[in-house]
Amino acid sequence: MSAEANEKQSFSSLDVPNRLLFYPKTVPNPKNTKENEVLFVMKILTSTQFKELDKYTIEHEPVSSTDLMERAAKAIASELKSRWTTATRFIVFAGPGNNGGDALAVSRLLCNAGYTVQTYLFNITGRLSDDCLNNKKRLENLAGLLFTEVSSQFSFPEADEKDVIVDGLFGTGLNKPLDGGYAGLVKRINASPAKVVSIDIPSGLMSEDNTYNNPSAIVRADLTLTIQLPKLAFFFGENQKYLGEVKPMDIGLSAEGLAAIDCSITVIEPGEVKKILKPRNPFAHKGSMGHALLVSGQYGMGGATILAAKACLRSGVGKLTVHTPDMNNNILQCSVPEAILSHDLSDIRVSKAISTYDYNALAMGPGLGTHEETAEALRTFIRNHPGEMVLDADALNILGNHPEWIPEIPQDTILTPHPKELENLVGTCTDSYDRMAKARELSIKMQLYVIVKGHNSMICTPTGRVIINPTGNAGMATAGSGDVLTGILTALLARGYTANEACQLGTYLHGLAGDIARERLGEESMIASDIIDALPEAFKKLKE
Ligand SMILES: NC(=O)C1=CN([C@@H]2O[C@H](COP(=O)(O)OP(=O)(O)OC[C@H]3O[C@@H](n4cnc5c(N)ncnc54)[C@H](OP(=O)(O)O)[C@@H]3O)[C@@H](O)[C@H]2O)[C@H](O)CC1
Ligand SMILES: [K+]
Repeated sequence: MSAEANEKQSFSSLDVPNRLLFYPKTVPNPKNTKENEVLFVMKILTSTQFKELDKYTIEHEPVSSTDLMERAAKAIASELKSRWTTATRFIVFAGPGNNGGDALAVSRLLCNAGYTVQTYLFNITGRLSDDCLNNKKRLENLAGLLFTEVSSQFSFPEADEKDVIVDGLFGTGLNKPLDGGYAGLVKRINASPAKVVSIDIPSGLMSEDNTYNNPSAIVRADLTLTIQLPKLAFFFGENQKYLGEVKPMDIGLSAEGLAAIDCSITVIEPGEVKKILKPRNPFAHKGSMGHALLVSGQYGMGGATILAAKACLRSGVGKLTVHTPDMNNNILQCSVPEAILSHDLSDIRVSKAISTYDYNALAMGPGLGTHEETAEALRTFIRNHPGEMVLDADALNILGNHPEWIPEIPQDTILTPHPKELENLVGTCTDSYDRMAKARELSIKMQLYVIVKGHNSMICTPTGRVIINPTGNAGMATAGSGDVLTGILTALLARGYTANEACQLGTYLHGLAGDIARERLGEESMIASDIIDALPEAFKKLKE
């Protein structure tokens, strides 16, 4: 094999981008306008919604379901051909449904293109979907194809690292964890030295909820060629090991049909978030750009206050007052001279609430501590401030200790828990899906915004929507990163953005600044202050 071919083959984990590729770049659909493309990257569909969109496309384009499958197969085969030369042997495993139908059509296209293809169709129950059956028929008499239909006995083919396994066993139609022979087959696939490419979704992985799945019965792909849009499960950290590189295949599902689907889960799209950012009025003065109040810091935690305060000021707030224990005076005056200080009566902790009447937004939590005196002060603040509010870190831990106070939180308040803080509020969570479900329930019940922080932070809104943030990176998993987000959100609320706008814009900017910091310094060395330093560029980038 030529050196070039070898290069095509080696997409080690190092080549795997740690962000999902949302834009179907290599297989452009001529029908897609720019506008459609924006729509295509925003919505996360459930399996049922995929079926609806499939049906809508078939009826309205119109196109036969076999031709739609052919379109999917062509996109997949062309991606495979671009990565591997005809010297490669493909071993294709096809299941009984349409995922299997895709795999059989891919087998045919690869075989016609001169590849060596060895295909196994698993027809254990004797029932194949119509399009799977159609494609099985189209394989008959195909010269050069090694085809086996498995009904009971099967021996796993010899495979080496030069071979490519195409996993078309199950896609979005999987309705329970794989077991028996299928679980055994998955184990063999995962133990094989061959590269593994999954069609649509690694077989065994549910599109959404994998809480009760069996990890050993899920294919671990090197590359997932997903039909049209990434599935919800792709956004969860614990599923990354199954996915490998993810590349969406544009098969031209109806943009109109997609627009009509009411989708409760979406991904923030740069073009959309840009629209939220309001131009600064040329006649603005500090009094018109909002006055924020940050209640923060106990003895030994002044740094959190500094980070939140700086991020708030770097996010365009007119004025910022920091209510903090007296002992924070010198350090804050020196490190954030732009902030006005309000001294608590206590030297070491926030002990009493002050009037919040003059402030457009209130933030509480960073470095606050959970002392009972502070907890009582927090409760008074919450009761007396009916308006815009951000609760983070220890404010959330206090609420976890006093769940009976949660109903007193004003509607539309933004809570920004990391997974542990969320668990203090909603109980133990088994995985990301469970976290999302429980945070969503809390948002609806208490009419709050809950931002579950992490890789792909999730914004849960009072109406039950979940908005996934695509920016950010593992370098942001560092102390103080959350304090920065609190500062950004508080500034945006004080400036007059709604809680919904602030959540989307703030989370996106926070991640974008993190991505800029990573570019400058690398994931390992970047710290929270670097995210603040990158905020001006993040704002500029968003305005471009
Ligand atoms: N999205 C689109 O518009 C397109 C998608 N395509 C491809 O189609 C699949 C989805 O196809 P579907 O037929 O709905 O489902 P699957 O192929 O994933 O699987 C259905 C069969 O699997 C059986 N099943 C389900 N779970 C199990 C299990 N745990 N063990 C064994 N068998 C299981 C199921 O049998 P039931 O009797 O339980 O119903 C079905 O036989 C999508 O992923 C894409 O790849 C189109 O090709 C293009 C358009
Ligand atoms: K699959």
